[in-house]
Amino acid sequence: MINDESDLLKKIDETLKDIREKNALTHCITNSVTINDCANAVLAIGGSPFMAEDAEELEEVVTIADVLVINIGKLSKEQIESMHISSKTANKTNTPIILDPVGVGVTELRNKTTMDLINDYDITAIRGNITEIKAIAKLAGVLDESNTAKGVDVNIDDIITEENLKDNGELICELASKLNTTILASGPIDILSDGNLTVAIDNGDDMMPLITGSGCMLSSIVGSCIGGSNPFDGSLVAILAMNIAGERARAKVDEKDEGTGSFRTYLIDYLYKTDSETLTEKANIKIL
Ligand SMILES: Nc1ncnc2c1ncn2[C@@H]1O[C@H](COP(=O)(O)OP(=O)(O)O)[C@@H](O)[C@H]1O
Ligand SMILES: Cc1ncsc1CCOP(=O)(O)O
Ligand SMILES: [Mg+2]
Repeated sequence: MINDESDLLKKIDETLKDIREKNALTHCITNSVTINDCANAVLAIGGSPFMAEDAEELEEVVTIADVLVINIGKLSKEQIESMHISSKTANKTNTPIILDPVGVGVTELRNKTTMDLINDYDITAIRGNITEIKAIAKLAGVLDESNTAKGVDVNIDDIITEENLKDNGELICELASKLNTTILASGPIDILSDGNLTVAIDNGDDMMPLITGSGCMLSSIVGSCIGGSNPFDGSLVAILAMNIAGERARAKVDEKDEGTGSFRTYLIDYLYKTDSETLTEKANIKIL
């Protein structure tokens, strides 16, 4: 039973231990832009990445995997078919599915692919930037209007701030409840909800959106963390690990007068160095 923020902080140590012990085999069907970063992020947090998408091997892969991560960043007809084969098998084997709806709201193909996956399968968690989550809210009939994403990036009019936090929290909670899933909406402040408990996480660094793949990496480690624990606790540890790695990476690049290229490398370094003491100490979370 969670009464306040300290109850959530107390669970971090055990959840991280479970994640590392499980070393979840994290099957990713993802985009070729950030696929290598995702594999390294999964290894750094303590998972085991397995990128596979040819239809011929998918039933075997999903059967041995602990979790399936689907990222729609760079779709092809073959990849969409692979997403359906894998999701169908994952639901049969009770393997959790994490969906990163990259660029949903921007094209009809992304809208159709996202909503087909959501409507046809039990999706354990959805992780997207706030514009993508609002696009799904509109497609699911929870929101009347939504802004269009700037390609794969957030629309600046949607950015989560202290002022709109309550409204966004209510929307994400309602959407999670309607879709019977856990939702993690990201930005300067992130919101996590399973339809009952809704938490804002105010960590991270403004250099994170300046490298490609911070969202994709986050979704991949959400997969490994859920594969090693449960949807809410796993997602919370994943977002804290990612954002606190971002804070530490930024301090390092500033100290060394470096830029976004080094930041990308340090982000993986500090994901690898994730420890529960640092997460607990630096976590800035608020139950909404
Ligand atoms: N301005 C920001 N300040 C702090 N953290 C941020 C900022 N923008 C994004 N993040 C963090 O970067 C990661 C990726 O989020 P986001 O950029 O929203 O996803 P995407 O890359 O899918 O658009 C998340 O961990 C999020 O908390
Ligand atoms: C640039 C780009 N184009 C298609 S997928 C992709 C990567 C998106 O990564 P992220 O959402 O993590 O920034
Ligand atoms: Mg993204």
